[in-house]
Amino acid sequence: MASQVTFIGAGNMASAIIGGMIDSGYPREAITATAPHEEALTSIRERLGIHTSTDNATAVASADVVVLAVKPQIMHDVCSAMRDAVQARKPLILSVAAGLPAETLETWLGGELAVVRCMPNTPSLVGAGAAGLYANPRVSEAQRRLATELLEAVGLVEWVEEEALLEAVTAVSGSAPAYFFLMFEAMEEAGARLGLPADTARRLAMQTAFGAARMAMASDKTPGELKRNVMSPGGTTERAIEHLEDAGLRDIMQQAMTACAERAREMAAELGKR
Ligand SMILES: NC(=O)C1=CN([C@@H]2O[C@H](COP(=O)(O)OP(=O)(O)OC[C@H]3O[C@@H](n4cnc5c(N)ncnc54)[C@H](O)[C@@H]3O)[C@@H](O)[C@H]2O)C=CC1
Ligand SMILES: O=C(O)[C@@H]1CCC=N1
Repeated sequence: MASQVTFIGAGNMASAIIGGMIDSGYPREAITATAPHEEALTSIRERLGIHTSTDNATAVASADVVVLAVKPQIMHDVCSAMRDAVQARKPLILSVAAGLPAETLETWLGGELAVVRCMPNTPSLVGAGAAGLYANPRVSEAQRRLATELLEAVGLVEWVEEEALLEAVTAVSGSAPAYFFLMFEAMEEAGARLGLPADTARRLAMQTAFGAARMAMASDKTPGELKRNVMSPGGTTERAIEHLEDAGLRDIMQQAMTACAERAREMAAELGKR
């Protein structure tokens, strides 16, 4: 029988994961999502055919997995209020909240719990997410497999063996969709200055990014080799790449991603203080 999975929170991240689970054949009757008010649940219940509840404690009473999918800032209060119900059942806790350490969540929920912490990203909404996962020492092999199954329903899963590495995952994939969206904005503006209608430039840029990612994922060649294959000697790409390298693109990425990981560390310290 499928494990009973209760999502605390029914927003963007929860709906993305639930949608992916259902698409990949997970039984809807084994899924429950909660929110404080019925209005936030009507749409997800009608659209996805899952159980819903406005009572977190009752919803975790029969859960094998509790997915924490509320905003980090309210997590302390949400965990405190369902602590007794969680302790009575001891389900696997799977948190998608940015910044909150596994040990903090475990403490807020009363201690001695198997906790998987996940750093997902928004392309999960279209089944193309990339998530880093960390398991605390209480997580069993079967629970690891279950967490992998739930997150693989919306994309790629990579386990890290040290929790601090989730800060690097935040820099490489959690925050990274925004880097590419920035690149699309810049390419659209540049294409428009070169005379293309802006929406044409946008479509071409996005399709090119999609094609480059698909090609790189399907190829045995490294990104460097694929890049050189586009660069005809003395040609147009070589000129563009020279500009990007001379302008310090690699150094800029290094600095931006270091800043991102540092902010993830700061947030963990701030949010874990309660
Ligand atoms: N959206 C993103 O890009 C990413 C989000 N995350 C994490 O996912 C988590 C959820 O984020 P989103 O889904 O974007 O937020 P959201 O605002 O879309 O969803 C939050 C949900 O929590 C519900 N909620 C509020 N109080 C509640 C309570 N007391 N009990 C039960 N449910 C309650 C709300 O009704 C809403 O359904 C956050 O912790 C965030 O850090 C992580 C990585 C990326
Ligand atoms: O920007 C943030 O803090 C969150 C974490 C990863 C994506 N969004």
